[in-house]
Amino acid sequence: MRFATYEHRHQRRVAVVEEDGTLHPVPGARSLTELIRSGDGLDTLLRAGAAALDVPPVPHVSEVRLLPPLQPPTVRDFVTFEEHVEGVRRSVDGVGGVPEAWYDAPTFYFTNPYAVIGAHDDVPVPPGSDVLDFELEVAAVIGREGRDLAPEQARDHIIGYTVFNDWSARDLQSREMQVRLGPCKGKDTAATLGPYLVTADELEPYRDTDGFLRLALTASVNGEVVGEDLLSNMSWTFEEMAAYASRGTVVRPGDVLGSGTCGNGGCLAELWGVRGEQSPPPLKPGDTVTLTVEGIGTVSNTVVAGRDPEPLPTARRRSRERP
Ligand SMILES: NC(=O)N[C@@H](O)C(=O)O
Repeated sequence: MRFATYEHRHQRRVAVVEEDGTLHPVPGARSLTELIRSGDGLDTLLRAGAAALDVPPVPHVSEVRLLPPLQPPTVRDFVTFEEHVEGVRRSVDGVGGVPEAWYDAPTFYFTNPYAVIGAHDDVPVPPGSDVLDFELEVAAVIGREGRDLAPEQARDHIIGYTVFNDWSARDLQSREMQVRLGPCKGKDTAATLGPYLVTADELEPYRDTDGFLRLALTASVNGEVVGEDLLSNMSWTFEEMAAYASRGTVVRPGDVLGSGTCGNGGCLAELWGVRGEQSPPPLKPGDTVTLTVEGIGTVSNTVVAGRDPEPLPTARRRSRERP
């Protein structure tokens, strides 16, 4: 089942989306995050969705503004595609190869839940950046609370999947990561989620014998395909990522776990690293990035001019007086 959150005539609603784009509003639901939280995982959500199918369909998806399907309390973004690491490291860190530590565990960083935008919203250039990039990813959404999960348990805690674009200001990111913390301002202006939350049961037919979801991924800029990969090229499954995320802590309903950028053109920086030149060039206002994930859908966002940064001082070199 596919769930959308949308705005229509200043009202926010949650609906089940049929194949032809017909929307069946879920009675009383204004937030998919709340709907997920109020139940106990996938079965409850599917029951709410089945009840919605009895509601007369209004309006059609083409007549509404799609919002991010949910407002996640936390967003973890992993880095699970080896090919992406090989290419991007050269352009962001200036060195080639995959660090040995990458193979140890599915590393992630926490990114900004306030930055989530919908499937067709504009993306402002982050203040002070001249090197904007996209990242083609799939995000799993947690449906049930869990702590110290084993991968076998984690499957019951994933309620569904959505397309994720982790917009990245490569110049800011490259500079701030030299401090050995972050990324921070390089990654916190926009993160597309959408167009829908597709429930986990819908994607089971795509699962391969190693436990990966074999979904085709495509990225294009201004209508030209720049990247193509398979989600099954991840080096950890979403269940393993959820288990790692819950280690020594908790995952809660609505939490988002990004796969990390896919390989073979899942972002421009990977191509720059491989090609040794910025081709295709960094994104600029007017460019439209379209990401399609088989079985989930398409998001398409246009870059617009952002604000100039408010001036801030550089670090003060202090005299280090003591009390
Ligand atoms: N999460 C993810 O894949 N992104 C990073 O690797 C990156 O900034 O390229």
